Parts: sequence; structure tokens; C-alpha cells
Amino acid sequence: MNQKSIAVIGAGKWGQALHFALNQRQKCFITSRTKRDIENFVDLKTALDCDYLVIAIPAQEIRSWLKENFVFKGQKILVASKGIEATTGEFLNEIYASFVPDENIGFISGPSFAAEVIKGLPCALVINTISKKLYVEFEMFFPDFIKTYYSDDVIGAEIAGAYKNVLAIASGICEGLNLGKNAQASLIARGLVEMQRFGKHFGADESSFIGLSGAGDLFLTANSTMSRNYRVGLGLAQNKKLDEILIELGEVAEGVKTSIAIKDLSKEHNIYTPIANEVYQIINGKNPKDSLRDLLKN
Ligand SMILES: NC(=O)C1=CN([C@@H]2O[C@H](COP(=O)(O)OP(=O)(O)OC[C@H]3O[C@@H](n4cnc5c(N)ncnc54)[C@H](OP(=O)(O)O)[C@@H]3O)[C@@H](O)[C@H]2O)C=CC1
Ligand SMILES: O=C(CO)COP(=O)(O)O
Repeated sequence: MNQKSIAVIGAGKWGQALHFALNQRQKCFITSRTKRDIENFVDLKTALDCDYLVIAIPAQEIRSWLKENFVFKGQKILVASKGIEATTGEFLNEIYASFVPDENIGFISGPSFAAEVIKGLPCALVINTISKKLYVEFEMFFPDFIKTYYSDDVIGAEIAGAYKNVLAIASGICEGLNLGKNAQASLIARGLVEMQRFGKHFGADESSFIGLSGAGDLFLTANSTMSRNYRVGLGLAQNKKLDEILIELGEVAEGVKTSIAIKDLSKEHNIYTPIANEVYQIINGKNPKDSLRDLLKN
């Protein structure tokens, strides 16, 4: 049993589910901006003093949160967020690199709806880090109902986890327009090819996209109304306003902002990303039926 201290930062849906899981083996602290009545809830300072931190705040908030709150004291970090920063197009590992040495940081990926993890239902996750030692240390904290795998493909896991959110929006749109299961399967399969192409450009290992981090998480979120991103797509297909959809959702849907980052990066690097580009345009007012026509034509 590992006796080092561990804390989750961010008590949203995923932070609370991870806290539940990590609290099975040993006491795990949790903190958040908003104080909550959760077992082992502590203030931020106490959490930051822990040896191991699991950070579960939205991707777009990470840079400012780190700047305002984080001081590196040798902590080992596991990043639970899935997204790409929209304002800069930077990947999360690039943002964290200014605050934490690479060997002290890992990224969680794989199919994992918080609502199931918090019930103790079985799942498999990948811990992606250049340090096998760090993987072994974090693995010790996970309960029996979560099987963990090791990968050193940090960029592949990050891109897969972020990109699948945009594709889940596309799949929700497809469902909302009643385009049928053939269309939806085609969209998901082509989406997988698209995110692999995007990832390869940035040095990702192509095999990450056919494993848990890529296909696993994509199949989960692009096929279920449990996914917030998928529900955003359903709303867009019903011609609802984005603001209205997001208020109704009340939780983060990372694919919305990540679609901006992918649009900018694919333009800058000349990468062919037709589905993500149509999602970006639909979010910005294009009629989804026009997107369908353009995707079928090009
Ligand atoms: N939910 C899921 O099934 C999964 C989610 N993820 C990823 O985990 C990340 C978090 O998602 P999730 O927990 O579901 O989202 P939620 O919307 O449920 O919660 C987000 C939490 O982040 C905190 N937060 C938001 N902005 C800030 C900020 N500026 N500074 C500090 N804290 C902030 C909020 O804390 P407070 O409420 O205290 O203000 C909030 O509770 C996302 O990147 C998501 O893609 C990954 C796998 C599964
Ligand atoms: O990443 C997730 C499951 O692996 C959660 O997806 P949503 O954010 O779309 O709900």
C-alpha cells in the first residue's frame, strides 16, 4: 500500500469520480474552487502539499489556473483533462511543461464516463507518461475495478482524447438529423482516420488511435447520450443556439473549444480535417444539412 499523500484538484464530474476511485485504496483528498460537502475535502493549499496530484479541470482553464495557483515542489501530476487550448493551439503537455518537469507528469486517457466510474463499474484506462516509474507509482493508487495500461505516447493520448470530443459532437449531429446508422458508423470510422492523420503529424504513435485512447474513447462518446459533447451535437441538429445548449448542459463540453484549436492547427500545418472543420463551422452557424452535403461531396 502506498502511504504517500494524494489529492484530486477539481470536483466536477470527473474529479469526483476519480476521487471515489482513488479513495478505495487509501485516503485521497479533493479540493475545488467551490467548497463541497465531500469526504476528505480540503483547501487548495493542503491539496497542493500532497505528493501526488490528479488535476481534473477544463483544458481551457489550465494555463490560468497553473499561473495563479501552482508552485512546483516535486509533486507528481496526473492530468485528467481532454482538450486543446483554443487561444494558442497548444497541447496540454506543452502548457504543463512550463510548470512541471516531463518525468513528473502523466496523462489519463481511455473510455471512462464519470457516471460509471463513480458507481465502481469496471473500466480500462491508459496512463501516458515518459516515465515508467511514474506510471508504476500512480498505478498503485487505482482500485481493482480499473485496469490501467502504460503508454509513453503522451501526444497521441492527448490528441485522441481531445479530438474524439469534436467527433462526438459530429456524431450527435448525425443522430439528431436522423441520418441513420450507416451514416453514423461511416462518420465515426472516417473520424478515427482523421484524428490519426492529425496525430501522426504531431508525432503521435498511430497505434494509440486504435487502442483505448483513440477508438475506445471515440466509440464510447460518439455513441451515447451520456456524452456531453454528443448532446451538444444533438442540440445543434435541432437548431438550438450554442449558448442555450451549454447553459442547459451545465458542465464542460470540451469539443466546442477544441474544434477552434483543430481548425487553426490544421490550417497552419496543412492537415486534412474535414469533419472537425465542419463541426467548427456548424458551431459558428452553418446549417448542418449544408455540412452533410459538403462532406458527401468532398
Ligand atoms: N466527465 C467525464 O466523464 C470525463 C471528463 N474528462 C475531462 O475532465 C475534465 C473536467 O471534466 P468534468 O469534471 O467532467 O467537468 P465539470 O464541468 O463537471 O467540472 C469542471 C470543474 O472544473 C472546475 N473549474 C472550472 N473552471 C475552473 C477554473 N478556472 N479554476 C479552477 N477550477 C475550475 C470547476 O470547479 P468548481 O465547480 O469547484 O467551480 C468544475 O467543477 C474535462 O477536460 C473533461 O473532458 C475526462 C474523462 C471523463
Ligand atoms: O471523455 C469522456 C469519457 O471518456 C466524457 O465525454 P464527455 O465530456 O463528452 O461527456
